[in-house]
Amino acid sequence: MDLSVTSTELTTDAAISTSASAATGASVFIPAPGTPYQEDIARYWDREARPVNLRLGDVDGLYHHHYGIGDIDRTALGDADDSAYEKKLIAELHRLESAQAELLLDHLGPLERDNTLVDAGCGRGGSMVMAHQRFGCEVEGVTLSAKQASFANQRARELGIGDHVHARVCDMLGTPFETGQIAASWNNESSMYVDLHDLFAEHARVLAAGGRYVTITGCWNPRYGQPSKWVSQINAHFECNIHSRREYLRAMADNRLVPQAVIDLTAATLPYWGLRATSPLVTGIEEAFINSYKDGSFQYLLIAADRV
Ligand SMILES: C[S@@+](CC[C@H](N)C(=O)[O-])C[C@H]1O[C@@H](n2cnc3c(N)ncnc32)[C@H](O)[C@@H]1O
Ligand SMILES: CC(C)=CCC/C(C)=C/COP(=O)(O)OP(=O)(O)O
Ligand SMILES: [Mg+2]
Repeated sequence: MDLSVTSTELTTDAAISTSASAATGASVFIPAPGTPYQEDIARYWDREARPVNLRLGDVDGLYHHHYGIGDIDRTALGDADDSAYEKKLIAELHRLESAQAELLLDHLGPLERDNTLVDAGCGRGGSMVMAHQRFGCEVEGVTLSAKQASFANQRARELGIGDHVHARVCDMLGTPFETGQIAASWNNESSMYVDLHDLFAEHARVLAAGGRYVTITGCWNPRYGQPSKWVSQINAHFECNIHSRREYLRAMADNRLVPQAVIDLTAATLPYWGLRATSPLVTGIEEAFINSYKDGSFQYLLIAADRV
């Protein structure tokens, strides 16, 4: 796959990026061809249009491809017999997904307005918009999907922040960003598509010394022994490769990323899954998440690390 010709956004970048982004060095960047696996993943996200993602994003224009945390606000949901219940349910699921992104951002700061941030595996860009709105920083996102990059850039333009929030089609393992120029970077549910040593080597390269890396991810629990049947089902459903908690910590240690916080969000994400399982937007993967979180084979984790 030649990523340089699949993205109109990338072509546009090449023309304007010299003045726009010295930190990214994007003007001369031509991504290497992807692997066959990456072609499959690019196709997957190019075609994705699940109502559980689009209808939630429509609530306030922040489009996420991650899950939610926090307690359900039963008062906001109201009565299940109410004709407005479905709309309220969608708003509540969306609120929990945005709360997840807010927690990730809590661990990125403090940051200065002139900092540049990197969202590795940025999806439709919801977290990037939130990061810019909170910190005022430049936010650079990478995704394998040209559709997602276009969508994210279109949303940023509509919000009037297109000069500050920008997505491109690019492998997160080989980004165009200059070495040591990025103040903070993150993976929000996107690290299960790559080798963790390669991933953290790239984050460690682009991050400034003292910079911050944050991930929220689902990982299998070494205490369970091996990936459970539920974890295998999630892998098959999304064509991904969920890593163990041990692999995360080892690959970080090997790449100058020192954890400052490791937070088990498993209990915090279960209410989201319980509510989603009762909704008309179910996709069929709910049972695997709920059962694997409950049997201890799978964990929802935030890891915040310093680049030392
Ligand atoms: C589940 S979505 C998460 C999107 C986003 N982080 C969010 O929270 O909404 C996974 C994302 O990872 C991206 N991805 C997977 N492998 C990638 C790679 N090698 N390089 C760049 N992006 C990748 C996909 O294109 C997709 O945008
Ligand atoms: C925690 C783990 C293992 C995540 C795997 C990556 C993934 C597909 C996240 C959600 O995307 P989505 O929002 O497009 O999925 P869905 O359609 O199920 O909401
Ligand atoms: Mg979703």
